[in-house]
Amino acid sequence: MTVTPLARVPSGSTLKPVPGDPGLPVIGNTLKSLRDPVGMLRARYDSYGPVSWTSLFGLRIVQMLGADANQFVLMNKGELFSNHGGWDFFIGPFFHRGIMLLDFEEHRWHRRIMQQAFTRPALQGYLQRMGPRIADGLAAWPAQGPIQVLPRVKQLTLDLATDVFMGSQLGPRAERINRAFVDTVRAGTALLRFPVPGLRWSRGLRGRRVLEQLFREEIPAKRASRGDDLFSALCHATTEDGHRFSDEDVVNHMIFLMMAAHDTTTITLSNLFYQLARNPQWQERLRQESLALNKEQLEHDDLERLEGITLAIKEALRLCAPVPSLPRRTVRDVEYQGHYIPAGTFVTVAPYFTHYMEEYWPDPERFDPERFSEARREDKVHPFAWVPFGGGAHKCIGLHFADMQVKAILHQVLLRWRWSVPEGYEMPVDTTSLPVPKDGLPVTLERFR
Ligand code: HEM
Repeated sequence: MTVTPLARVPSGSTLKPVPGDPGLPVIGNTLKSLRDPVGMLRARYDSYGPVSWTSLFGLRIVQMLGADANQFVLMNKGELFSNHGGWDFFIGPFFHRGIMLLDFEEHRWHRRIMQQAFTRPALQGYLQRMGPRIADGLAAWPAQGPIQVLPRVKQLTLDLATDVFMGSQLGPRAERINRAFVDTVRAGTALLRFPVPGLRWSRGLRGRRVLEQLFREEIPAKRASRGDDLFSALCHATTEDGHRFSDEDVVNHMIFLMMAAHDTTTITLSNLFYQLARNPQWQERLRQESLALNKEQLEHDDLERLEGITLAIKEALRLCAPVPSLPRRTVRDVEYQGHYIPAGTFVTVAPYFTHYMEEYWPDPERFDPERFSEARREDKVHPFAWVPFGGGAHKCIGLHFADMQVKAILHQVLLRWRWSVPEGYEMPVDTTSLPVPKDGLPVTLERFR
């Protein structure tokens, strides 16, 4: 492999160019990175160190690896990196003007308004709505026998999202809307990035149109009355200085929020099912904790009491970061660890990879929730070693919502079933978009009450 500098360093500068290589002609390292992102990044880290470039999706991308790089990029001192410039290439046509794709002052303006939908009282209201819906959803699961976790959990989180976010049941529209969400998310990693009927990109665009229509039709009713769902909250959210969202803003934010909430929690729950099936002693520990609460539906104050679940969720998020990599684009020339990265360059930081770095995590492949316990706190090794929710100005606004939803579902599942996978089963992960079990995660349920 010939090492090629990313760009010529300005004359007189003492900086070094970013080393790297383009990979294969035309496709670069795209397929390698989709098939085995951690393995590919490990190989590059070993060859080039924390900063290198390669060709992915037809772009030259600088991969900035490790906790220091996460901190540097995510904290974004001096506004060197644009979120819009990074994400727009991947998901812009499907999620344009979503808050994650806005930058700097405009982003802060939108975030201040959106924050009104995530206050503690708002979260308490969402949790109250969720409890009975979870019970309804789980009532449709078989008492025992085999199930595929991924489609079941996806259905449940989508039903919850439509109820808690939209304040309505989708009824017969559910299938079409679910398809639209799946298509918009998968389109982001399409290899052919223009509309060819039947392929990912064009299905994503069609999905976007379906969602726009769905939300647009509902806005007048939401503006006219005040419900306790998130859609209503966005329609009525007003900052102290009187700023509010336009109808277009509400549509864009709803589409982005539904996607951001639904897929990420589905992935987290699937991984918890998997890890708890392989580690039955942990499953039992969490069940005892849930039984001790002596109630089916969680209230907000219960969330902190579920210590074991809290540890297990953190560990599941470490082992499988639902958003594996965060793209940005430099808005001016950047200097990092003596390297020169010119303005206009795509860069990524990679939570998925950081979470497996032996430099931070002893025995990183092992499911070991106690590593987050007060006695050990391995995550304290670096403030940006554990970054499933990102960091800085764009840090996940829904992290408490996610924690609440995952706990509320897992708690009710633990109260009803034990579940298992065959001895030696290892879940194959499809990493061609957000990471999901390739086989849907087959487990066997056993109802015990
Ligand atoms: C386990 C579940 C979740 C994970 C792992 C997760 C992860 C992330 C990450 C890594 C980012 C930062 C992206 C970046 O910096 O480029 C992010 C942003 C965001 N997340 Fe989440 N998320 C989760 C759940 C949720 C939920 C439940 C919601 C909404 C209810 C949500 C809403 C958002 C929003 C709106 C942003 C953009 C924030 C901004 O740009 O200011 N997320 N999320």
